[in-house]
Amino acid sequence: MTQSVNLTRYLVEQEREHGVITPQLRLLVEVVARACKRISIAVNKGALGDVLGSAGTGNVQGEVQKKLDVIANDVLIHANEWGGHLAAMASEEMDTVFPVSEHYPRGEYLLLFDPLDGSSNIDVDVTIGTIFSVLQIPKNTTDVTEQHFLQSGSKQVAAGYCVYGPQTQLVLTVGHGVAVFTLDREQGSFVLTERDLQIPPSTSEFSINMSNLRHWAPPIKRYIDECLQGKDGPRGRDFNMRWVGSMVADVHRILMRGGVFLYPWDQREPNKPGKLRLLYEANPMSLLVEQAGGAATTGSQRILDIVPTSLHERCSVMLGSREEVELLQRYHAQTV
Ligand SMILES: O=P(O)(O)OC[C@H]1O[C@](O)(COP(=O)(O)O)[C@@H](O)[C@@H]1O
Ligand SMILES: [Mg+2]
Ligand SMILES: [Mg+2]
Repeated sequence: MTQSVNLTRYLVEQEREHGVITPQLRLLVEVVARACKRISIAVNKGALGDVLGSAGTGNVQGEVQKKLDVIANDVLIHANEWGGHLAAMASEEMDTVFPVSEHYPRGEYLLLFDPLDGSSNIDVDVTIGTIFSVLQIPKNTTDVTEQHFLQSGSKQVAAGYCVYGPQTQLVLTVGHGVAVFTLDREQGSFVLTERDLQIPPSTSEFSINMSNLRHWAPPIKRYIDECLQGKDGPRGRDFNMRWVGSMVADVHRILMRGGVFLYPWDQREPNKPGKLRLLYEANPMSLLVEQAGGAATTGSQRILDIVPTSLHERCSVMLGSREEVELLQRYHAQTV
């Protein structure tokens, strides 16, 4: 199914139908999409473009940066630092916020991103992606600080990701459902291929890194154990498992055919609430999942309600098909 509606036309339609998009926000989303196209080209070149392997540097989270982490970050920064629609940016790969230069006109939006999600899969040619989130601040705010970014996920005015797999797809919400665009490489444009994505409410497929089993909290152990018992256990049906190891690919599968994704708190780092980052991983994915009729929780709280206290804050993540997420919430409620 390919309708000839491109990203710009879709955004103009959303502007007309719902009035939720300003021309600046439309431009911003278009610039992010253009940057993703460039990243997609770099990803496709692989060894021929000298983009594989380690950059020899580390980020604020103490992770080794891959060359593509740095390249994707630079592409997003350079594409967005001019144009008048942004006030500042924040990224997994940058310690602090990046205010748009005072030499350029400043806008009222904040852009947050995980430039390259699934870094451990880059060198093995497995699906990776870019995740982004857009927040708003009052017009003409001077001295944008980290504090301006510390808004709950429910305040996002747009969120999405671009997945670099067998196809390059852009999945976007501007607050009225979720749309999927596929990159037409001949035309060089993102073409709308699914208008109102819906996650099936029930599923028999879960997604978790099973190697962490011994570190999980009791509600997660119980949930997964019951799934593994299949037809013979309390769930009364068999479950399948998938774990790509790129959140963007695992969540994409769940948006396309249902499922539940879990990266919960575990005992390896007991003082951290989880592995995944709230502002540029959990929040944009949670908004997409909710807009597609699914749910997203930490186990005890709706992710989109968390009020962040720092830029690189982490959180526990359980999201996807509504019935499974609700069951996980019930199991967590029973242990408190
Ligand atoms: O290797 P693990 O512990 O299973 O973690 C996998 C998770 O880590 C991540 O790769 C973290 O993202 P980055 O690659 O952006 O750091 C997620 O995409 C993925 O779900
Ligand atoms: Mg990531
Ligand atoms: Mg990353």
